[in-house]
Amino acid sequence: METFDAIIIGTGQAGPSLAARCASEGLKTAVIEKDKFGGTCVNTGCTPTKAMVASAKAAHMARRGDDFGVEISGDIQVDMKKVKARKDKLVENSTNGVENWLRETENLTVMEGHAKFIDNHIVEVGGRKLTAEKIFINTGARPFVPPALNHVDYMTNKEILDLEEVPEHLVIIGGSYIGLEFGQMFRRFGSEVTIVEQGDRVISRETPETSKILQNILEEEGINFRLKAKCISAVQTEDQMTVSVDCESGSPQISGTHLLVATGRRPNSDNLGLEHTEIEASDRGYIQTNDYLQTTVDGFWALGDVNGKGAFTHTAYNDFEIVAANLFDNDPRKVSDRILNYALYTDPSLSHIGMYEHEARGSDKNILIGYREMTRIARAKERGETKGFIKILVDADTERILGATILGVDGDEIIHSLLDVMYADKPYTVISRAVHIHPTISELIPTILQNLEPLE
Ligand SMILES: Cc1cc2nc3c(=O)[nH]c(=O)nc-3n(C[C@H](O)[C@H](O)[C@H](O)COP(=O)(O)OP(=O)(O)OC[C@H]3O[C@@H](n4cnc5c(N)ncnc54)[C@H](O)[C@@H]3O)c2cc1C
Ligand SMILES: NC(=O)c1ccc[n+]([C@@H]2O[C@H](COP(=O)([O-])OP(=O)(O)OC[C@H]3O[C@@H](n4cnc5c(N)ncnc54)[C@H](O)[C@@H]3O)[C@@H](O)[C@H]2O)c1
Repeated sequence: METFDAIIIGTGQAGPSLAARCASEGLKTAVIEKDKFGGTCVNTGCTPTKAMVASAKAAHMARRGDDFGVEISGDIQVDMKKVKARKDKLVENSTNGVENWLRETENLTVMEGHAKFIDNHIVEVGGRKLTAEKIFINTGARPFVPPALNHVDYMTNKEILDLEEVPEHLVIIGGSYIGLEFGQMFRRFGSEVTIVEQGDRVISRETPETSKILQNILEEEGINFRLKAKCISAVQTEDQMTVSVDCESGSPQISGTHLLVATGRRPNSDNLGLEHTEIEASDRGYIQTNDYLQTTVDGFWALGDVNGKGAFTHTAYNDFEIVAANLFDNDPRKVSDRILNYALYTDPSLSHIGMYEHEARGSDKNILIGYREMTRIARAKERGETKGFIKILVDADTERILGATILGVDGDEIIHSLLDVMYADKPYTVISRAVHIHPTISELIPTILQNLEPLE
């Protein structure tokens, strides 16, 4: 038995920083990774997808050259091998960066292999048995694939990243984050794209109006949507994938050349040997934690996607900050201090913070709303990118910003000015009286806040 002070399982978005912090605090620390260092975000999530989104945007803008007076002769073609090589380089740099950082950290032992609990405080990895007083679980999540698709050659977010040719017709099951980002990307690379979604709208977390506007933007680029269509089975021939859907209208069968499954993710807790511990997980496998990310057993924490308290890189990293602040800084940070925030990287991006309009309508608060179409923002017009809107919700009584949605160019950056006022817990007048730089999209944020109206 090897004894450590701290063991970290998984090197996603929380594990590496926590491992380095534990080691620097003088704890004899071990960190274990079964696959590539850096986890989902670095290897099969944010980094590769946003690299490919950038390639897709370049193709799109090249096709739009004429709108800007730029002449490009001939068809715009995408070389997937080069797109992949660019993406692979970025991923390689990031994953190597994480691995080198960990291996060079003093007081930290890096182990490769699948970690499993064999007893409450005993972890087994590659035949080695380890124990520690503090054990941190950062094992992330993996794609959930409906069992009906098990016998066909589908891709998930992992396999699609290795394509070296542009699919002729990409059928995507799931019209949410992964489905929409890859859908627009491959449409811009030149594929025909059909997105099949069981719900009655895409990205169902949003207010219905937002889902509709985004769907329209994507349809204008030629993406086909099949809503209220639940994929129930699939068959494969040599060059064709056909999925069957349970639907009220339209064909019950959809055929394409490639199939991407983007039907959600499941936590990596089922292969951890949790049954040998008293750590509790929900029916869906999320490890139960309190506001400080402590599990139901003393000395165990769960961070990142595996705890179900967030499903983003920034929430996983914030989990590290919370655990480290409580353990080492006597600073009682907690999950409930966090304001909901995320961006969907379609183009334009869809960013959201705090409360949604449909939630505001259902609340007993006195709500003010500010709204502006991107067509009425000078910088967006100058850039030729006028799709979308900015929407801000304010509590009329407390003057606090409750939430905001920006579907529009650079919204994922701009929204932080509103988010920071929310974190500062200051009234919206702080920003409505601010002078912003011209010409920017952000300069309209004060204007929108000067023109709030009651939410009807
Ligand atoms: C296609 C895609 C795009 C995304 N884009 C974004 C985005 O733009 N912005 C954003 O905020 N989020 C995005 N996400 C979500 C983001 O990637 C995750 O929320 C984030 O990576 C979660 O980090 P984590 O620390 O929980 O775990 P992960 O990053 O999943 O890492 C967990 C690690 O634990 C390892 N592991 C698991 N079990 C064991 C075991 N038993 N023993 C040893 N090691 C183990 C795994 O191999 C993995 O390396 C995206 C996700 C996907 C799939
Ligand atoms: N920009 C980002 O931050 C970003 C990007 C990609 C992924 N992610 C993360 O990855 C996670 C997973 O994303 P996702 O899009 O796979 O999952 P999701 O859970 O957000 O959406 C899955 C979608 O698939 C649909 N669906 C499920 N089964 C179906 C079936 N049989 N037929 C038709 N439709 C079906 C659901 O109705 C839902 O709309 C998200 O939670 C997100 O946090 C984030």
